[in-house]
Amino acid sequence: MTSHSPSEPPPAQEPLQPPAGGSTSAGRPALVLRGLAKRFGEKVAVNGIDLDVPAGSFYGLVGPNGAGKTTTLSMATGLLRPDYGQAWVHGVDVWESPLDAKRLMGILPDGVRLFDRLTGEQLVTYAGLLRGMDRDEVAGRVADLLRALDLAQDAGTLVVDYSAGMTKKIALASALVHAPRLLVLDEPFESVDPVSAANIRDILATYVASGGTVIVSSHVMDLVQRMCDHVAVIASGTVLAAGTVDAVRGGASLEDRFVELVGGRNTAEGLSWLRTS
Ligand SMILES: Nc1ncnc2c1ncn2[C@@H]1O[C@H](COP(=O)(O)OP(=O)(O)OP(=O)(O)O)[C@@H](O)[C@H]1O
Repeated sequence: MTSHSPSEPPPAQEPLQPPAGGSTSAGRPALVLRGLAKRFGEKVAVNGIDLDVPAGSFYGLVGPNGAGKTTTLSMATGLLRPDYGQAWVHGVDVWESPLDAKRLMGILPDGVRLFDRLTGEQLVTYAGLLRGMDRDEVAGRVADLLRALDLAQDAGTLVVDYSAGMTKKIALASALVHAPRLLVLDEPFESVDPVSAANIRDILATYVASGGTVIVSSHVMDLVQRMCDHVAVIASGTVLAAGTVDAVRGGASLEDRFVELVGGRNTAEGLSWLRTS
């Protein structure tokens, strides 16, 4: 973990070397972040983050509101250029070789802006074709994904008319259609009903069991504790703890450990005007 004073940007760095592991991507971590930093005006959103996500892991990213999770994931996936630091996906430098890196990834960004004048079926088909897939193969996978995510009846509905949860699911289908090696999902369960959430968890667990890697940000500690094998706790743009879920929680629940690490519990004092009796 690297940290810097929130008032100062981290020092300029020499380009870092990709992590060791031979010339092929075999055996390399799925994602490596070194010294990632981003500032918006005076606000330091991410303050020098190092992270190693093992290939084949189900990795949770947790932190309070405004901790820097979305900014970190955006920089890690080629959506937002870092001020400092580097990111490698299976050994490919995300900012030096963005097309190669993006080929390896499926991304569900936060606050997805989709081509919502397409139907759900058209949108996922478009995502597959954009990845260079064969039209027949795309058609088969789109049908499979819509069925698995309980969207088959709404395949012909415009995405603009989807509910928030349906929109999340169709964006997830678009991230999955090319069977990437690494899935980066920002809040995939937000607004999603419990049955769909269970279906998504099954899909992701099967994907990880077959060698894929998932990184998921979430505020639901119980879900992360049950679903993930690794976790990183981020606050104020730095990593407070990272490792296996069992090592990070150290015998406590992840939720208790999170509160202990992050702090910030407030009492209702000062809100006496809210009492109704
Ligand atoms: N485009 C932007 N312009 C200005 N400030 C930004 C921008 N994006 C993020 N920030 C700020 O950077 C900090 C980190 O935001 P970020 O969205 O990464 O946090 P987060 O951990 O994903 O939060 P949440 O859990 O609430 O989604 C916040 O203080 C936020 O206000």
